[in-house]
Order: sequence, then structure tokens, then C-alpha cells
Amino acid sequence: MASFELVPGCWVGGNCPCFIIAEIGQNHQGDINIAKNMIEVAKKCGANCVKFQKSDLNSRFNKAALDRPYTSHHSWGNTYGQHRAHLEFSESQFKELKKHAERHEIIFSASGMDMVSLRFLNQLGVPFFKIGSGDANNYSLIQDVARFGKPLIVSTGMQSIDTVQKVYYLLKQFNIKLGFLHCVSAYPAPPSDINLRVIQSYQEKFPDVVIGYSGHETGTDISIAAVALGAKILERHLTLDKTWKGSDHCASLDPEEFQQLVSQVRNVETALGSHIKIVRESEIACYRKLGKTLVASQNLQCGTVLSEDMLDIKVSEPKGLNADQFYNVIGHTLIHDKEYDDSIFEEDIS
Ligand SMILES: CC(=O)N[C@H](C=O)[C@@H](O)[C@H](O)[C@H](O)COP(=O)(O)O
Ligand SMILES: C=C(OP(=O)(O)O)C(=O)O
Repeated sequence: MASFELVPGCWVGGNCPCFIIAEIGQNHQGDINIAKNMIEVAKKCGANCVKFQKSDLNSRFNKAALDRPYTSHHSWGNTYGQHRAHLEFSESQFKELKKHAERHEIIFSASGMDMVSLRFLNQLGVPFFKIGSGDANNYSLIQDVARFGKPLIVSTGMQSIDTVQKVYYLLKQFNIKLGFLHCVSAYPAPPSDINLRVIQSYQEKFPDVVIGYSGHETGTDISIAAVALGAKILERHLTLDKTWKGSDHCASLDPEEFQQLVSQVRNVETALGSHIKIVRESEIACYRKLGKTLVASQNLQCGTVLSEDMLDIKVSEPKGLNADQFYNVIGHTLIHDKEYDDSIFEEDIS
């Protein structure tokens, strides 16, 4: 399974723990103090990374898209442009946020939604780039980002497998560290649309890519299942309050849920363990109490040649030969007398 060093000292993929990204996105309401608080909350929840979104509005949207009325109750302005401008942090605010994350010892990155933003993020020194689903078919932007030479995580919501495959072959030429996130871009995503098995398809089709999941469903269960299926990067939106204005809050996790997600992921990873089936130390107490062993099903005399009807398998005291020895002892001679229900030991058999 693919693995690489995403950030100095922090590996992803292979047998490494799942890299958990707290997507702050635009859930900061355009308020830098909320954003800083969210960085601290993400750290407390155990996330490995905080992620923001950066747009240069005139590069990302055309004029008509910026001018279109945005009357949703989630809107921060009359037009989509005004709405987005409210949610956008300036370059100096981004520098402040990155410093804040560094102070709180959590990895900082952002998805750049256009080349102007991505160039800025490169200068800012983000350790890896995230391409959001809206740009997963934007081959020219993806190539330009790849030229920066840093690890690249591409989310694949709203895309067909053909597009994802094209992105894969395109990026193969750049010899960069690569992650793909399965994603369904609906807020919240209905479980029936999520098709977590796509994670397995990606693992098969792109063996040299670290595969993860960017979830927009409610709750933590589906993301946990994604990890059980092998997602090695997990991104979820964090919110301080699901009832706040904004399209993403309802598909986000509040701090309590996020903390729970992290601990559930770590627990599931521990439980996934190894492929090797052995009896564990922790099972011995139960075996001693309820494990079944061989007993005589009737009074038996020394010299009896054992047949199936002479033996029973019971929870017995003291423990004799294991139940799995039943067929091995048939046909062997008993060398001690046994009464009904007596345990049969190895030393009772010739
Ligand atoms: C695809 C994509 O970029 N999705 C992002 C990441 O998940 C979202 O945060 C959007 O920016 C958000 O849902 C937009 O909502 P509105 O349009 O209400 O600001
Ligand atoms: C849109 C983004 O991500 P995703 O497609 O994973 O939701 C993003 O990172 O900005």
C-alpha cells in the first residue's frame, strides 16, 4: 500500500495511522477570532491538521457568477460575490492563521480554489496542497500545482471515474506524492449516494496513491467505516455550532463529535490489527470458564478402545483434552478407569 511523508515527520498511507484533517473551510463565518478558536478546538479534538479554503474571487468566478443573487438563508450578502467576499480571509489573515496553527502545533494547509490562491499558498509555505472537488477536473490547474513539487491531495466529488483516471495519469508524469479522496459533494451527503466501496476501487486502480475520504455526511459512523475500508486520510468539516448560518454546518461535526470521531478512528485502527488469526491472551479467561473439553459419556474401564459414543464434549472441571482432539482420540486405548463425566486427559490415552 502506498505511503509517503506528507509533512516532515508525518507519514500517511501504508500502516500509518489515518491522517485526520479538520476542515474549517468557511465555518469560521468570516471571523478570524472564530477561525483561531477553531484551530485550537481542532487540536484539542485530536485532529492532525486544520484546513482552510482560499479563493481569489475574480480568478475563481466570472462576473456573472459573482453578481448572481444569493438569497439562501445561508447567504452573507445579496449576491454570491458579496457572500464569498464576506467569507474570504486576506493574505495577511492567512499568515496569522498559519502562525496560530504553528503556535498550537497543528499542521496547517488550505485548498486553493484558483491559481492565484495556490501561488499564494505556495509562498505561504503550506506543506501540501489540497485540490477540492470543484477543481478535480481542472487539468491545467492540477498540472500547475503539481509543478510546485509538493505532495498533492485531490478530492474527487462530482467527478466520474474516467476523470479521476485522467488526473491519475496526468499526475503520474510529475513524480509527486499523491493522495486521492473519495468524496460525494452533497451537504449533507445522503448515505445511499456515498458508495464507500469506491475507496476499494481507488485502492485497486491507483496502488501508488494514498487513498482517503472527504466526508460530508452527518455523524461519524460512515467516516469510521471509511477508515475500516482502508481510508488513510480522513477529512471532515468542523463546526462550533451546527445551527449557525452557512451551507456546511449541517454536514459538519461539532467539537464533541469530532473528538469522538478521532477516538473512534484510533480505536478501530487498533482493532483492525493484523491478518493473523491466533488465540489472544485476553481470551484465556473466557476459555477457562467456557471452553469445552472431552469427558467420558459413560463409565469406562482401562483397556477400552474409544469410540465416538463413549465421549462427550462439555464445559468441564478440571479441563481435559480440548474439544478439537475428539476425532484424534477415537480408536485409541484408555489406560485408566473413567467414570461418567470424568475429564479425559492426554495421559489417559495410550
Ligand atoms: C465543492 C466545494 O468547494 N465544497 C467546499 C468544501 O467542502 C464547501 O465548503 C463549499 O465551499 C460550500 O459548501 C459552499 O457553500 P456556499 O455556496 O453556501 O458558500
Ligand atoms: C472542496 C473541498 O474539498 P472536498 O471536495 O473534499 O469537499 C476543499 O478542500 O475545499
